[in-house]
This record gives sequence, structure tokens and C-alpha cells, in this order.
Amino acid sequence: MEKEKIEIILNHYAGNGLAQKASDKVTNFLAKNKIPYEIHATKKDGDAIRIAKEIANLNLKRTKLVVIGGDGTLNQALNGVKSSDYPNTPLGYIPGGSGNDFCRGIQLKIKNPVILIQAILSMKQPRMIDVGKAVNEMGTHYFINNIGIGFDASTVYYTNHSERKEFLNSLHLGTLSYFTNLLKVIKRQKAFKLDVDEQQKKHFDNAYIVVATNHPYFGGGFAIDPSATPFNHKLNLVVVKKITGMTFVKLFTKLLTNGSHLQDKNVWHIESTNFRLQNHPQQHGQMDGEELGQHDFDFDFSINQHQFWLPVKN
Ligand SMILES: Nc1ncnc2c1ncn2[C@@H]1O[C@H](COP(=O)(O)OP(=O)(O)OP(=O)(O)O)[C@@H](O)[C@H]1O
Repeated sequence: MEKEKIEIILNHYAGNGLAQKASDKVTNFLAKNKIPYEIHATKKDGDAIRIAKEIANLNLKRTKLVVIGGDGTLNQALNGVKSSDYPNTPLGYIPGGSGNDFCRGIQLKIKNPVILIQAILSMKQPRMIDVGKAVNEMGTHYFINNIGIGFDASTVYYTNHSERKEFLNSLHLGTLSYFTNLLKVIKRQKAFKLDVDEQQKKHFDNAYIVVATNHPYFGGGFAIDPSATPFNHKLNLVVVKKITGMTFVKLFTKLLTNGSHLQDKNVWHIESTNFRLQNHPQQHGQMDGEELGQHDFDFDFSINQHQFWLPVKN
């Protein structure tokens, strides 16, 4: 019988070389076992959207589409496929980013790329996993991890624009790079107004950290909402009010140690199938670690699903 072909979308830039290393291991394995494959390398930011859409539009049979990169690359591939004529095209994924929050969130146990590609090859049916959907005037965005407005998005912004990022990434200390920029953001991030429209309306005058999340993690392993799961067909929303000094340090310690920050009086938290968020004045936004720019966002959030070639249980 004709062998299945693997179409690989590779972001060799992700994880400061980790994705390239994972890809080398995978392609060596595929070549040795005479399994046909083709690499589609991203050459610039945003390429994974275009490539995934083009491949999905071919509606290829006996083919698996596999992404090798970080969360940002998987996010782009998901959005590419969802905007194609075959929006249900399943996606395989071999993590090679610096944060890899999605794999943490879905509790993917297999870390070795060769074992993972073997598991992907042996899957007969893809696995349905929740993804978030956010619609605004600019269009529809699907996300695998979270969309953040304010504090965490500013951290993403400063991390991406800091000279230390390259250096720390070269030491594979991406999380540390994110962490050191937290200090800069603590100094600069101001409180902002936020309206949440779920079953009832709720207004905040002093929102600070706002994260709509599909699973617990953001920023390379920080569990912003330990109760979130990507298998319950719900999205979680966490709003932390502006706090300073020792109150902030205490709350952050709770977040890092036992997740009890969710019970803190400065934290508001819901789990829902859909809600609307509007912020004012303009804030930084981030989606799966990718910058969304600075806006007065007005997002309609809902829960969605996608099929993944990923060997996970719930
Ligand atoms: N050839 C390229 N040159 C420069 N940037 C690229 C290239 N290909 C893709 N990119 C961009 O690289 C960025 C980072 O990708 P990605 O998020 O996958 O890796 P990461 O940041 O290392 O991982 P993670 O999000 O898991 O921490 C994305 O914004 C993507 O558009």
C-alpha cells in the first residue's frame, strides 16, 4: 500500500534552533524508513498562515500536515487551515519553541521528536482539542493558548523588543527572558478600564492582567488559571486588578507556588462558552505569544475545536 506522506511546516527560527534540531531528527527518521515527506520552511513572519492554507486547500489524501516550531507557528498554521476551503484539516505538531505552553496545556507526555512522529504516524483518527476563537473588526482569530490584554501582552512586547532576548534564548532561557521583562512591565503598566459581557455585565476601572485562556499556561509555564482545561469546551477568563508592592509580590508567589491566586480578592475568574471584552484606553494585546499591537480591543470570544494529530488523553 502507498505510504502516507508528511507535509512539514518548519519554522527553523523558533526556539532559537530547537525546531531545526527537532526537524533534523524527524526527517532523518522519515528518510531512513522511506516515508515520503516535504519541508515547507517559513521564510518570514506570518508565512505559516499562507503555507498551511495552501496545503489545506489541496485537500491531499494519505497525507498528514505536521508543524514544527513554537506556539506562534502552530497558531499561524491553525489560522491558515481554518481560513482554507477545508477548515477541518487536522494538524500534527512537534514542539520546538522556547515556551511550548500548548504542549504543557494538553499534557503531551512525549518529548522526543522521533517518538512523537512515530506516534503521529500510527494515529488512525485525529484528536479533537479545544481552541479559542476571538472575533473583532479586524477578523477572526483562533488561538491555542490564550489572548492577553495589558500586563502579559506588554511583557511579550518588551521581551520581543529587548536585546537580551536573543542572548537568553541562545542559552535556552526564554522563560527567564520573559521573567526579567516582567520587572520593566511592573514599573510601566497602568490600570485600564475593562467591560466584560457574559451572562451579566461587569465593569472594572482598574484591570491590570486580563487573560482569556484555553488551558492553564502562559509565558512559558506560568499557570495563570490552573483550573482551565482544553477538553471541557469552555474558555476561562482571569482578570487581575491593579495591585502594587507587597500585594503584587504575594499574589505572584501564590501563582508560582500553588495556584491559590484565583481565590484572592484582587482576582476575578470565570469559565464560559462565550463572552465579550472591551478595554479602554489602548493596551498591548498578545495571542499565543504573538503581538497583536496596541488597541482598544473589542473581542467576542467563544470556544471552538480543532482536530490534531497529537497522542493525548484528557
Ligand atoms: N524565517 C523566519 N524568520 C524570522 N521570523 C520567522 C521566520 N519564520 C517564522 N517566523 C516568526 O517566528 C516567530 C516565533 O515563532 P514561534 O512562536 O513558533 O517560536 P518561539 O517564540 O520560539 O516559541 P514559543 O511561542 O513556543 O515560545 C513567529 O512570529 C513567526 O512568524
